[in-house]
Amino acid sequence: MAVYTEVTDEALRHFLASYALGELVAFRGIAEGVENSNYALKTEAGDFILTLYEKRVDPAELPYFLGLMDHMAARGLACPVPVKGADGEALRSLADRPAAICTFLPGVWPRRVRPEHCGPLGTALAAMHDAAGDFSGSRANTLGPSGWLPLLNRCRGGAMPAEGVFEELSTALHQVLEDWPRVLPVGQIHADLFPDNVFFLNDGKTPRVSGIIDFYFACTDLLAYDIAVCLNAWCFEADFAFNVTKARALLAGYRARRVLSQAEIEALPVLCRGAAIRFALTRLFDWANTPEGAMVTRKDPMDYVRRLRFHAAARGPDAYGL
Ligand SMILES: Nc1ncnc2c1ncn2[C@@H]1O[C@H](COP(=O)(O)OP(=O)(O)O)[C@@H](O)[C@H]1O
Ligand SMILES: N[C@@H](CCOP(=O)(O)O)C(=O)O
Repeated sequence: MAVYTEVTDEALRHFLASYALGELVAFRGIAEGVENSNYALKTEAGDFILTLYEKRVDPAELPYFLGLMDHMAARGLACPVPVKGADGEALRSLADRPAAICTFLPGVWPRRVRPEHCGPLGTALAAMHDAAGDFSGSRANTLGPSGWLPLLNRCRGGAMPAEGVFEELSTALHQVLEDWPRVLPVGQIHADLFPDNVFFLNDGKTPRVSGIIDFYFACTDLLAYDIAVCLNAWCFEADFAFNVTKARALLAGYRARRVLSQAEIEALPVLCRGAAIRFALTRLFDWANTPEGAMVTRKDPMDYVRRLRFHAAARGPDAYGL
């Protein structure tokens, strides 16, 4: 459930007066998502998404996120476009929260990932890296390697989903930090490109990507780290077996659009270990810190600890089908 902040009809009509979107036709809260409050909005001008940014988003970073989407959309990427009001501003305030309206993207995210999704996903990721290539903004990855040890330490002594998890993550993390690559191509990355953030249209033989959403973890970091996030989120089965067919398709799709350097290829195993640790850690933190009765369903950190075990056993990039 992700409607943390209720918006009254009256407040919304007043808010919409700043835009040239015509009259409000309908609006409803969207149950999916975890970070922000999202509403589907219909006005005389069409369909939109209204987002109210909640406590985990730093308002000072919103111009980066909105600017990045604007920039990539102008270069042909299918991502939400922030809608500007009559004053030229996309970011304003509603119900005491920073708020913005973005264009609505068609399609549905895959509830069950098939290998046929993974090729188009890889190509869309490379297209995103390309479209953001000349973006002038930058944002440090607060959930990147330098943030992992402090986050692990904040989990110390908290509720754990299984015995020995803290120690396992701690050992793996120290090794990852030692092995982390220093010089690889850097750019704007999505950093959370999970299946629920990629929409597909299934109108032909193969699914095609109709949109990428949720850029609120986007940051400036290693491009290949984004691939590692996708290998984690898209290429494991429900029993945590790694599906190398999906990985091969993802990597081939990516390489059809952007050249992966040898150094990036060689770094994939450590980048995958790092990405698995990153999601295990945020989930572990939420595991211990989500209050009883909260409207959000906690995600299981063990899903990513199990992925980490696969990556730790990988001998090299050929484990990923290369
Ligand atoms: N531009 C968009 N077009 C269509 N649907 C969207 C759009 N943005 C968000 N949504 C819908 O809202 C849901 C939650 O959005 P998301 O950005 O993932 O939220 P959160 O940041 O809170 O996790 C998505 O699963 C999707 O159903
Ligand atoms: N993808 C993360 C959680 C972030 O959720 P999102 O709805 O903002 O994509 C995870 O699975 O741990």
